[in-house]
Amino acid sequence: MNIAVIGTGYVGLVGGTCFAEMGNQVTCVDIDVDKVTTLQNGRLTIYEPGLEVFFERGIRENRLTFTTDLADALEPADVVFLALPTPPAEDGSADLQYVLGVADHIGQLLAANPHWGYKVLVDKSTVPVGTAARVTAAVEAHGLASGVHFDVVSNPEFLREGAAVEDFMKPERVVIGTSSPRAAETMHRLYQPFVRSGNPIILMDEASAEMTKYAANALLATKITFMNEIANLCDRVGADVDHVRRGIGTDSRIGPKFLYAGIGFGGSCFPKDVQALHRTAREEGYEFRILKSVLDVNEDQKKTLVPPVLDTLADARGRLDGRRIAVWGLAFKPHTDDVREAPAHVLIREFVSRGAEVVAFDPEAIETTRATFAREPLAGTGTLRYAESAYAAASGADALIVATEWPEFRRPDLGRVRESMRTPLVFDGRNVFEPAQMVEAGFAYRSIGRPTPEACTLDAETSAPLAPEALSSFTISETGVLTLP
Ligand SMILES: NC(=O)c1ccc[n+]([C@@H]2O[C@H](COP(=O)([O-])OP(=O)(O)OC[C@H]3O[C@@H](n4cnc5c(N)ncnc54)[C@H](O)[C@@H]3O)[C@@H](O)[C@H]2O)c1
Ligand SMILES: O=c1ccn([C@@H]2O[C@H](COP(=O)(O)OP(=O)(O)O[C@H]3O[C@H](CO)[C@@H](O)[C@H](O)[C@H]3O)[C@@H](O)[C@H]2O)c(=O)[nH]1
Repeated sequence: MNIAVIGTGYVGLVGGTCFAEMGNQVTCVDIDVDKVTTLQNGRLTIYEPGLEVFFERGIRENRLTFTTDLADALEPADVVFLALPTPPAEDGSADLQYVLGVADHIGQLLAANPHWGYKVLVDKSTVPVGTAARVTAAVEAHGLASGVHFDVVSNPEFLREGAAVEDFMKPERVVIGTSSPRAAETMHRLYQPFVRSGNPIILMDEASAEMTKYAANALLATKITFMNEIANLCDRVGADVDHVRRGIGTDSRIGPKFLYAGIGFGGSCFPKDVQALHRTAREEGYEFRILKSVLDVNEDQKKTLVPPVLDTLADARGRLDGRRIAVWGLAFKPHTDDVREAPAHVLIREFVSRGAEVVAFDPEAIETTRATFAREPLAGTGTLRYAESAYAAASGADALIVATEWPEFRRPDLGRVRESMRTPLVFDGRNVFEPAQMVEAGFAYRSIGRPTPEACTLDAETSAPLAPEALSSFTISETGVLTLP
């Protein structure tokens, strides 16, 4: 099949590359000239595991091309994917300017070229209920000549960043929203090779498909948030959220996934999609109360490590001047360079505003972080610099924060980390370490929703870990605040 993908970001580039890998002829379109030039030169613009091999093969075998010219891609296409941004507008609703702008342009081109034949236009972006109808109206507004046939389909995307290629190549399900049998048949043919393992292609109307995407993300965000609140309570009552997770995750009605407590969800999807669904409900006169709570709790959760850090390191005015804080992890999750809504950034802003010297390391997301803070500068008297390795970031630090659970952070040489730190204080926002192991290794340790056993204390003079026989219990107050003696 001949496919055009409009918008060559995380979804468009992964989707286009994977469609090409499956033998389709794909043209990816973007208005960002630098991005298109980079891709035309055979270089990827995002980091996504497994993408490079398919990308290089697609280009080498001439099944994958890139252009800034929409007409070039549209003319031969049987199926046209709109993989455009839908960022939050000021009121939280999804901003449809990119989607409707491109629909309008497609309408112009189809009206001027009725001989281009039947097209299936696919909303791949996450868009509110009613958008398929609005895209149809935007295309038809150009008074299409008779003989121009098109259908608009809602085909939401469920891929996760960091596992995007795997998710796209073997989706657990494909949702197709259309009332046109002809479009349904085309979409079915296109996706059949991706669901050979027997996973379903689920056909429904456009509105239900649009709602399915928001419902999925909102439920997942709610599940995480629920566990974060359970963790916050575990901290207060002395229970261990990891045990609770295993205890409930084995109930098949609950399932083991998405039950990991931490410093909140980030990314380009959950925050904006929960907000947009909340907004849609409000526009319909319905107050979707759970969603409001999810958003509020998540904002607080991103800062859950701030009070314990301040309690241990700040002066009486809450200042962190002269303190060095290492941050491991900048991406909103592992295996991606995406830093949109990353909890690490919230913490960095907070520490820098209080005068700290922050030293950060991430295996993939330093450049994207640099770009973000260049666009939206940090405020305050502190500083941020980037280290070349996790060890270099920790060296000389008064505290280490783990903000993203990259595999390489899970099994470092703990002795080396401890020796190099000024004070061996670890705040683990993703529960990557075993509390007992950290204590044994001589760290003062705090994680999310898990009690720290026999905690380590520091020698007031030298800041060195005390000998095991001198260890006295490290104080964690009722509110979960950790204090050095
Ligand atoms: N990122 C994800 O994991 C993910 C997963 C599922 C669904 N989605 C949804 O998919 C959509 C796209 O998300 P993304 O993360 O790929 O966005 P992105 O910001 O990474 O990419 C969007 C691309 O569209 C391009 N663009 C903007 N206007 C254009 C125009 N007029 N013509 C051509 N190109 C244009 C931009 O230059 C950019 O390259 C959003 O609605 C998002 O909610 C994202
Ligand atoms: O148990 C968990 C699972 C995830 N997270 C956090 O949740 C966020 C989102 O993670 P994930 O869902 O894995 O990544 P995304 O790439 O944002 O993917 C989500 O958003 C995409 C865009 O809509 C959808 O396509 C995916 O199905 C949906 O999982 C990240 O900050 C994670 O750290 C947790 O805190 N605990």
